[in-house]
Amino acid sequence: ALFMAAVHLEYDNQAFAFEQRAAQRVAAVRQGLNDAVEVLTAANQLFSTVRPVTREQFHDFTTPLLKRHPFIQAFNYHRLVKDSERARVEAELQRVRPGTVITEKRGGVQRTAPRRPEYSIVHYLEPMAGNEPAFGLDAGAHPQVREAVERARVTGVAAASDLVELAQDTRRQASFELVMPVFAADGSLAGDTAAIIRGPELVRTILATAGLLDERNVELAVYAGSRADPARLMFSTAAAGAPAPQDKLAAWLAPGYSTRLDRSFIVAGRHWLVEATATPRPFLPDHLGSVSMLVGGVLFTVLMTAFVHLTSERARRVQQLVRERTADLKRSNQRLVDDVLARRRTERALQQSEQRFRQLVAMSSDWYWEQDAACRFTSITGDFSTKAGIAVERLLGKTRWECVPDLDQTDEGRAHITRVKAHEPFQNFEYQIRDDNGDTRWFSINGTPLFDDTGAFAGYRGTGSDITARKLTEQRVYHVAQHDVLTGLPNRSLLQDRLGQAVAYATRSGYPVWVMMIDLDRFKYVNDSMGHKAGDVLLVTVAARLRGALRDTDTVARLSGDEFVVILSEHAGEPLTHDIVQRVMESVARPVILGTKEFMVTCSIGVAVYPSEGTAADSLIEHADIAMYRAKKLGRNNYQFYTPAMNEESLERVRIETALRNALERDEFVLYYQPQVDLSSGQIVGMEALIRWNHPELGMVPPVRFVGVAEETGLIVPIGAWVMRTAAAQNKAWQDAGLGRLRVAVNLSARQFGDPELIGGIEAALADTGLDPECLEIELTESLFMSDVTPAVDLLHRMKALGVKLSIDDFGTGYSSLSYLSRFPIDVLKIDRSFVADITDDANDAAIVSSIIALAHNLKLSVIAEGVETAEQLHYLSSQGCDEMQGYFFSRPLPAADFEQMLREQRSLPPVMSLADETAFV
Ligand SMILES: Nc1nc2c(ncn2[C@@H]2O[C@@H]3COP(=O)(O)O[C@H]4[C@@H](O)[C@H](n5cnc6c(=O)[nH]c(N)nc65)O[C@@H]4COP(=O)(O)O[C@H]3[C@H]2O)c(=O)[nH]1
Repeated sequence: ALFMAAVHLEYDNQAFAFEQRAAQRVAAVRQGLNDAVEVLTAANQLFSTVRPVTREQFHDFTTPLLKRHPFIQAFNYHRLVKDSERARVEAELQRVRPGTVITEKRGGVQRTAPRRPEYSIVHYLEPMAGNEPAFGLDAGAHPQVREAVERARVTGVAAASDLVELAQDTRRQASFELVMPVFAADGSLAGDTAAIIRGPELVRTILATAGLLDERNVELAVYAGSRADPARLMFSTAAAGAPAPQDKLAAWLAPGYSTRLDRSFIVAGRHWLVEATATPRPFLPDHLGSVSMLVGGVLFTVLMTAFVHLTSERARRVQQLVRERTADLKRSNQRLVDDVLARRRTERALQQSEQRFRQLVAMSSDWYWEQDAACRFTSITGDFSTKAGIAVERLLGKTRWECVPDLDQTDEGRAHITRVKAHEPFQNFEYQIRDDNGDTRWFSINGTPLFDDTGAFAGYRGTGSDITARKLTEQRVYHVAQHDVLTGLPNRSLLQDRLGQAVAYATRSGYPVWVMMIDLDRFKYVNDSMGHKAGDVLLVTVAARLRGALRDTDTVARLSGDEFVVILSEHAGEPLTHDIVQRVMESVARPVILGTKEFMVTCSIGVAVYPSEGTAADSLIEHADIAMYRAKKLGRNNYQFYTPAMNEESLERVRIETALRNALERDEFVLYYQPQVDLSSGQIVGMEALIRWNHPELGMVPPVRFVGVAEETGLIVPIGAWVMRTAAAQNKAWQDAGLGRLRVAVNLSARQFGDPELIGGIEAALADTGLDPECLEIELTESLFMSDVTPAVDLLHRMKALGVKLSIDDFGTGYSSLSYLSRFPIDVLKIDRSFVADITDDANDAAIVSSIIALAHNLKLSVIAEGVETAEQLHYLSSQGCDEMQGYFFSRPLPAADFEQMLREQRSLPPVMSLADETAFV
């Protein structure tokens, strides 16, 4: 639209310019014509002012005019000549120019004018040169001239003729004449003045003068008439007259644009038509602006389009990008939201965790510490001061080993420091430190090294806790674990440690080590008779005495019950001598007050020496034990040094044990029977079945050599069952043989007592043999009841329920508590032969025996004394009301056949009172 508007504007401008130019040309042409009229008028004025005007005057007057107006071909004075004057006039003309006649030109041919009444001849002609043919020409013969003259005569002003063919023209030229009448003094028409004007010349001159001739933009055509009659075309530039073919583009762009201008005007009483036609011009130069605008616009549009396209493309891409980004953002946002939620959850969890942590810290006994790269404390939190009793400031800025200077005095401390300096984690490192009150505390710490992003060591972080209480407890527990609760002496465990140390020392130093096994003689009796507490007091007393009798460096340990072990190490200048052992024995043997009574307790000691022949370090205690047994065997209250020979005995134990395993199968056991005699009647009322082992190599082995081993190995259970069954069967056989309703006593070992098959076994033995249960007596030892009494009571009742009799064997040597007797379904008490042996020499033993008898009777129990060897013993027992006796005095244990023989002989004990002087029945 802008382009169109610009084009139109340009066309308007061009039209305007064209019109201006055209108007200029029209005006110029008009002016030229007017000028010509003026010139003619001036020449005509000459005739009205000068009468007559001579040829010379005419010449003089017109010559300058001709010079000034070159388009005037000639100035004529047309004189009206009557035919009558023709000859004279012609003569006059011939004077001017010989041969001149009045002529006329018709059809291009000039000839002498025919006679006619009046002629209007060219009388004066300026300039002559070049116009000679016109001289004497009858202008009146030209109708155009005639018409103009007539008009001029009427109007009184100059009139222009139509185009005329001039006489002087050899070829037709568009010339016309301007005529103006000349009146004679009388007012009659004398002729006219005429300016012969060459139309093209006129227009060209005018345009040239106005500087419009060379302009090519406008084509001009000037017609001597009001219409564009080619016959009247007076002047034309090349294309003038032919309408310029309108540019199609121009026509399309500016349909109203005119390239032609016609102007007609009247000069000299004649219509003149000037046609101006714009020269077809190339479109571009005139429309540079619009074209530039168009091109610019197009370019701009293209660019804008491109720009818009790019922009929109970019916008589209941006939009796409935005969409993608938005989607990304949404996803990111979602992730962010998720992250935020997760983070919130984490934060919440962290807060909770931190809260828990704080609560735990508050509740925990731990504190938390941190150290810098130099392992100096930078912070200790968690109420350290309260928990540890140490002001934090005391530790801050120091290393742990600066806080605990003697940390490197222990192997653990040195290892810890090395570990820390190697930046290694550590756990449960325990060390001692003095608190602000100077008390020793135990800390346990855990630590982990810290490393920064570059991997450089940055310090430590860890926890700590006060484990003083635990340490004290541990020490107590350790002490308890290593010591005997009752006496406070080292126990077996610590003994082993000390022994190891002593042996190591002995090996190192070359000095010997003595191991003493100390066993209290008859402790069991004290315990049984005086009760546990008394026994404990005795043990504590003995322990203290042992300790007092030895050096601090010696170890005194309690092994079990009344067994003590002493480790003596020899040192330079302090040789170990037998005096030490003697001293120990004497210290133990000092009287002890238990309750209100004074006791004498002796001990038996076995000593093993290291290093010595046949004594390995790990068998020192065993050897001391063997030696101690030897001492005991040798009558107690003495000591024995271990010799390899003693070991032979224990080796024999091993041999026995091996052989014992097959003895039952090989039927190597036999029962001996020792009679039990009623003291009031002297009759044999029963017998004790005593086992013997008829070993093919060892011969008849007494129970003392193998029962213990059988008990230790558990072989006593099948052996005991065999004894019971054999004894029951034997008794039944004797009864069936009419040898009396005897009672057979069978020993029951502790191991059998714990046998779940026991009751069933007794029942089966009775059932199988058919023996009346009342004729079976089961001998129990007090040791059976030493531990838990309740199950024993239960078992005794079940045994009792079978109908058998129960007796307590070796009464007085064992547990010594009489209180249980009332709870047990016991029938018989057997006084141990150790009491009986001294009954006549030892007032104590006599008292004990009499007490036992009295007690038993109080409990409605019968009493049997065993080991009765002398009449005195029997007498005393009898005097004390003892019910029965058993012993060598009456009979040794006998093989069944011998015993049967004795029964058949009906041997009996003479009345007690008469026995005073009797010798034994041996
Ligand atoms: N010095 C002396 N000794 C006398 C006298 N009268 C009897 N004796 C011995 O005293 C022991 C009595 O048996 P015990 O106290 O039950 O002591 C028994 C008993 O505890 C155990 N024993 C024997 N046979 C068996 C058995 O079949 N089973 C169980 N478990 N143990 C048995 O072996 C122990 C020893 O038995 P034995 O050697 O037969 O020794 C018997 C017997 O020979 C005497 O006047 N003077």
